[in-house]
Amino acid sequence: KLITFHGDMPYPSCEIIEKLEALDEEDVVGSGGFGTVYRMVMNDCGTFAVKRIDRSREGSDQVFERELEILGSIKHINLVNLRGYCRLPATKLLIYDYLSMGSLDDFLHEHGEGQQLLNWSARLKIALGSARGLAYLHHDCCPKIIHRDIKSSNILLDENLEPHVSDFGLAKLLVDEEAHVTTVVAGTFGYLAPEYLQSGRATEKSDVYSFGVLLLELVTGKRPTDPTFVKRGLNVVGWMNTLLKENRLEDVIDKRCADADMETVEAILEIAARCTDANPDDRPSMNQVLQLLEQEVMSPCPSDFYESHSDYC
Ligand SMILES: Nc1ncnc2c1ncn2[C@@H]1O[C@H](COP(=O)(O)OP(=O)(O)OP(=O)(O)O)[C@@H](O)[C@H]1O
Repeated sequence: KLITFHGDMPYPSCEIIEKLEALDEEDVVGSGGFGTVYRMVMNDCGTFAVKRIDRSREGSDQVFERELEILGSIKHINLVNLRGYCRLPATKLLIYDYLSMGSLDDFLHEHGEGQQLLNWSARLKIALGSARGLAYLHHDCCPKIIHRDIKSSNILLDENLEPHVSDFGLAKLLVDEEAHVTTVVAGTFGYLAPEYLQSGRATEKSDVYSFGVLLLELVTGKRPTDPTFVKRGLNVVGWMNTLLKENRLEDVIDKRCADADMETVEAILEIAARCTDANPDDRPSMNQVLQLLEQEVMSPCPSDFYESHSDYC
């Protein structure tokens, strides 16, 4: 079978194949470690993201398809929905729901004209939703899924700024363990837990570390490879600790977050510090992280949060 779908796909296969075949340079929305992502618009304007896998692990198509079956069966509001996949002789295409606002990385770091800024309440909503998606992968999926590559370009946003974690399960599926160590070190340095860097072995706790780095990115607005601290031989965790020791909380917070209140900022920094503990055993589980975020961040004023989250400009 050329195309396989998980659940409902309200388009005939012939229309999908026609659209897939017509994809070209103009439709490219981005590219990453595994291949190129295209925007595919159907006749009724329904839109999907198609990831063309350029690199893939040697292995049987059967194993690949079985794993994709599992990934496609995982449905959660905070995870990017894999609709189906298409196997062609030279390439594999994964079909995902299209997230119209692009990635968190773009929002935080691309300052192009018309780029909206994310205020503090929007960032809290993104932290919380991303934690929900990840906790679901760790604790509610069977077999559990370790993401392995949590970073801001893998958090995609919809028009309500609800976050959807993308690329889960792909690192394991597409890259063999040995090659993966070099890939991740080259590709996403800054998010990786020290023990993962050393051993190349990903665990739930290495995901928790990366999530902690993501929280710091939301607070500071800086990439984990920002020259401010890399030049001084520090990573984002070390840099933040230095500033906090000097009581310079205001230098930690992204200046673009005028609505940030110290209480929630401190609570988020505390959670991030626990997630990025050097000892993986001392890091909380994703379910605990989620609980902490819900209790400490949401409880002071949950109604305000919900009312204000949409005015992020
Ligand atoms: N479902 C989607 N909807 C909308 N845009 C998407 C979707 N998936 C990916 N993109 C866009 O394509 C870009 C590239 O995605 P891709 O997952 O290939 O690479 P990456 O996440 O940047 O890097 P890596 O492959 O190392 O994880 C993303 O940054 C995003 O802007």
